[in-house]
Amino acid sequence: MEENHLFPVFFKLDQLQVLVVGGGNVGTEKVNAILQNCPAARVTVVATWFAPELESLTAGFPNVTLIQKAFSCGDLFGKDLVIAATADRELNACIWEKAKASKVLINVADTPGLCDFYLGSIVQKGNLKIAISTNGKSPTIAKRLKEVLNDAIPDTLESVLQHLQILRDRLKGDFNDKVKKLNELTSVLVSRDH
Ligand SMILES: C[C@@]1(CC(=O)O)C2=NC(=C\c3[nH]c(c(CCC(=O)O)c3CC(=O)O)Cc3[nH]c(c(CC(=O)O)c3CCC(=O)O)/C=C3\N/C(=C\2)[C@@H](CCC(=O)O)[C@]3(C)CC(=O)O)/[C@H]1CCC(=O)O
Ligand SMILES: NC(=O)c1ccc[n+]([C@@H]2O[C@H](COP(=O)([O-])OP(=O)(O)OC[C@H]3O[C@@H](n4cnc5c(N)ncnc54)[C@H](O)[C@@H]3O)[C@@H](O)[C@H]2O)c1
Repeated sequence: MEENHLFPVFFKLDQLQVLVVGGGNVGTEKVNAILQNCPAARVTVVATWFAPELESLTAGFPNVTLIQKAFSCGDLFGKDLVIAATADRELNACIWEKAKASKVLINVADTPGLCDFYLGSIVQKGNLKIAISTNGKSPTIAKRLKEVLNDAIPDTLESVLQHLQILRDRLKGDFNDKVKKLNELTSVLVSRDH
């Protein structure tokens, strides 16, 4: 069976600088995905025009800056991640080249081969977050699985997480004892006889 070799990580986008080039449908979707996950994300969007939906979406976010101009190399300065979301493949490839030269990680929305990272479909329940990827095979299946997991995971899990954090903070002392205790306490989650 084919395997997915992507390595998932969870970025703290309030501590990083994100550049999105393109403010049309896809630029709007990507900025929306970022803000849904991290309302304090530091995002700059550079585009020759902006979809009205993007303007209204970002209106209440002082951490998001929209700059109406054509992309230029200098836009990459100080950025950690870039999403190229223009409808111009040649321009997207040119942004990719500049990003690689500047060692900035890049996602080119229309070209999986030029992506250093993919955006995932995200299940969110309080402190819990699950990222889903189909290895680029079918984002729609990723979206559907998100809906399935969202329904399957009980909202009460949040209070379990809160309690576990209190216990975890209380279980000071020997590290191995702490790990053993936490694993005992949570074994009910994987036991088949309840
Ligand atoms: C998960 C999600 C996250 C997000 O974007 O936030 C996401 N795409 C979503 C939706 C979606 N995107 C597209 C459709 C239309 C149906 C279709 O075309 O299949 C739908 C479905 C819909 O909207 O219903 C079109 C599309 N997408 C890509 C291409 C290029 C290509 O494949 O060549 C094209 C064709 C463009 C064209 O033809 O013009 C590529 C990528 N899309 C990815 C992520 C990455 C792989 C994720 C994975 O590993 O599964 C990857 C590789 C790169 C990236 O974008 O990061 C988000 C679900 C959000 C949610 O959960 O609600
Ligand atoms: N990965 C995904 O999830 C996904 C989904 C659908 C489409 N796509 C692809 O993403 C691309 C973008 O599609 P769209 O519907 O958002 O296009 P669009 O026409 O709605 O928007 C294009 C944006 O690019 C900007 N732009 C164009 N030239 C520019 C320049 N020189 N400098 C700065 N900005 C510039 C425009 O101002 C506009 O904001 C397409 O190639 C499409 O195939 C990807």
